[in-house]
Amino acid sequence: MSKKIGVLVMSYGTPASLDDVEAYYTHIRRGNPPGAEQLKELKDRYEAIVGGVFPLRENTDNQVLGMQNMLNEHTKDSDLEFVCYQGLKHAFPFIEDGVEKMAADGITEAVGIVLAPHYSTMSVASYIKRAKETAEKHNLPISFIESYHLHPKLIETLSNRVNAKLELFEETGATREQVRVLFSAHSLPERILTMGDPYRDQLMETSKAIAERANVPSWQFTWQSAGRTAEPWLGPDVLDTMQELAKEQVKYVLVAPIGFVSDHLEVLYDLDIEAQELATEIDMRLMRIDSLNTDPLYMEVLADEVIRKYKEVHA
Ligand SMILES: CC1=C(CCC(=O)O)c2cc3nc(cc4[nH]c(cc5[nH]c(cc1n2)c(C)c5CCC(=O)O)c(CCC(=O)O)c4C)C(CCC(=O)O)=C3C
Ligand SMILES: [Fe+2]
Repeated sequence: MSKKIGVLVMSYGTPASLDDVEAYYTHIRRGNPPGAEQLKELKDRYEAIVGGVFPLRENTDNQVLGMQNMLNEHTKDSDLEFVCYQGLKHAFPFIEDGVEKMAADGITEAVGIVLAPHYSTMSVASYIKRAKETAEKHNLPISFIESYHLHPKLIETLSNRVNAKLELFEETGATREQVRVLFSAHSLPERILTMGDPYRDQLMETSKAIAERANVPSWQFTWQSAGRTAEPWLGPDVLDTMQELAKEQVKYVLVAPIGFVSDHLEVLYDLDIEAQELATEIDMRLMRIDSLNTDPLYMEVLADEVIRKYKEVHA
């Protein structure tokens, strides 16, 4: 008999349909329904990227499946079997649902991981807190991977993606030196910096590692997708950075959203629509690296991390 280990795979969550955007947004806003205008604005952004069908959740479903297959590939000669459960921060199945399902299925040991490589008190820490609290109620031992932003296979696959697009620029007549690579990630409120949060440092480390490995001559880091709240969020925003680069006569820009692992709103709207529109306006050629989605190397990163954590607990 093999031993079943539960793997709680957590992510931000995306609505299940356009009709679901209101409930989703209300959850993000801690139960306060958005105003009609705010709701319309978010719905319009989703509508612009999905065009009626709503495929975004499939990205996460496929990642979870791919990761489970990779895990069991790695452990096929052992007496371990990994079973993955989804737990989302703002959508069904919620983090609590995932943990409860594990307990109901008779799982007696679990590992948790987030589909985001960088640790922050406002993202990963809050996912872990909710999972831990629910697991405690069920007496289910669970350990967590906090970050994996320098995993060699993560750096390898992101570097490959940067290189592929730099080569595409070269094919269209630009030199590598003329292309500015912009590493980007989801902005967070500025106050994380006074909280000793490692988020920004980890993002800089990932950026540096990719730039070195992919031999990127010219790069910088920028934020994107800041929330629409009154408090200040980390900047500069990618749109402002593009305007600055236009002033410096930079004509070719490659954006590498390294804080995201899948195609969703921040990539398909904020970069592919909003930033592309600005690029057209200011006569800049903008490309972005492909998202990881079910990239086998990314699946290996996730599987490696889970197995490593399991071994660490049993050492
Ligand atoms: C750090 C971070 C990540 C990356 C790490 C991780 O993945 O965890 C991330 C990912 C995502 N954020 C997403 C969507 C949204 N985030 C919002 C708002 C917020 N994000 C925040 C942080 C993050 N968010 C924060 C501090 C807020 C303010 C409210 C709050 O404290 O939560 C809002 C509200 C409206 C708006 O402000 O635009 C939306 C719609 C989607 C799914 C998109 C899709 O469905 O395709 C994904 C993957
Ligand atoms: Fe977000």
